[in-house]
Amino acid sequence: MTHEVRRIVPHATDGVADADTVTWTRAMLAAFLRPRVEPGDLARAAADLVGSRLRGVYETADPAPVATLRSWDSRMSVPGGEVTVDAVTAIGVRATHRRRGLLRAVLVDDLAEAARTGTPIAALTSTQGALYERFGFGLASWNRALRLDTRAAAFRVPEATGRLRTLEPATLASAAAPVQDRARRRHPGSMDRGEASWAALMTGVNLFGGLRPDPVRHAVLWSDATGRPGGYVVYRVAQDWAGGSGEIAVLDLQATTPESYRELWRHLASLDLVGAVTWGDASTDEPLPWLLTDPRAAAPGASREMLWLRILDVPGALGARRYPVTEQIVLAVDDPAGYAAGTWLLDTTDPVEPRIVTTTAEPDVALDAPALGSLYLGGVDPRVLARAGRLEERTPGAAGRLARLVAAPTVPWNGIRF
Ligand SMILES: CC(=O)SCCNC(=O)CCNC(=O)[C@H](O)C(C)(C)COP(=O)(O)OP(=O)(O)OC[C@H]1O[C@@H](n2cnc3c(N)ncnc32)[C@H](O)[C@@H]1OP(=O)(O)O
Repeated sequence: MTHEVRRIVPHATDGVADADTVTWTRAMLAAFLRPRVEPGDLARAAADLVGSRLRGVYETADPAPVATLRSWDSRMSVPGGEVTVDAVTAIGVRATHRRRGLLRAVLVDDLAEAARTGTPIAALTSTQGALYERFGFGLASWNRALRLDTRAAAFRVPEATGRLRTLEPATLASAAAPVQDRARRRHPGSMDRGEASWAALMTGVNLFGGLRPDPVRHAVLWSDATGRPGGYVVYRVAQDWAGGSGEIAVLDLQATTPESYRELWRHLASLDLVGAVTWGDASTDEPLPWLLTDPRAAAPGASREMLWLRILDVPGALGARRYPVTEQIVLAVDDPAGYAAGTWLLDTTDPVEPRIVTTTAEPDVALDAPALGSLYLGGVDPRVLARAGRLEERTPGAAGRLARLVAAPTVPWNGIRF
């Protein structure tokens, strides 16, 4: 059977997606074992895909794809700035067609287009850990679960400051998006949220969730004494208080200042009828325990991998971020796909415009494309990669020099699964 990768540009009329997009969406959901959805609902929900790039692998006789991939351009914060990334998701292969190279076909096609159009990095989150390194992706950030025992939580600053206001689904995006845009600059790896993602955050309606509304979601905006919004939190009632003590699950919490962060947590800790607040996608360095008289009231849980990054254009990617020290270091990058391959001088003598050029000089460090993706946001120490044999120090001490160079002001964090 012959296969062909085809691209679909989704469009919608009166809120209903075109037939190709609906067929693509049905195939994608089946590959992820999602519940079947009523056709009218599916056609309306698929309209959210407008603006995305959809790819399908088609067998010539069948209108439904046997493999799917969705991507779009997203803005991702990096130390000292931000960069456009090719955000990749919804890679699914029909259960009857696995292990025949269809994931490879559809992803290779997407990466080639991203590189051709000058997008320097591709980013994804993965259902499985062993899939994407072979395509040049390196693990670059982790999230960590957090659980606050609200009955044990007393704040070191006892008095609340600022003002809280509840947000309705209709007002969430307009009130919270400017806050998220400022807050995400504080964390490398943090990504912007599209219109559909804001709506799904508040209603719970999303393709993967079977389009069922979640009526127990709430949102609160915090503003400072001057009325300037500084942070918001969206949460759901994970366990009703009828069981004795309720539990709240944070879905998103973004704060632009230490004060807004503290006051949002104070709000969560003060909710009546609630014994615990959990957050599955907190960062690995939440300040919460330091706000409390008893830090044990905030217990960290398991961490799990989040962002995988694939560098497609070395000068474009490394040139988009800033570096904390002046350095000149030569990196030999091995990349069988070719995108990042070469020997590169990274020269940060000019702190505003780092220079990244190919060179014939002897490398200080040799690494592969996934390792470069892992180092990019500053969340992985090159010395650890050297100890794992994943990075070779050709000049003594070079891994340490590289560690100081790629260090970021805060650990990478992206709270938005995609
Ligand atoms: C970014 C995201 O969307 S993550 C979501 C991934 N999708 C899912 O989990 C949905 C359910 N699973 C599936 O749809 C499929 O099994 C997929 C997408 C994971 C794999 O699709 P396939 O078409 O079978 O993969 P394909 O045959 O192209 O394999 C490509 C390579 O990955 C390897 N591979 C495929 N699946 C796995 C796996 N589960 N574990 C380890 N390696 C794997 C193959 O061996 C092959 O390696 P090679 O090229 O080095 O020899």
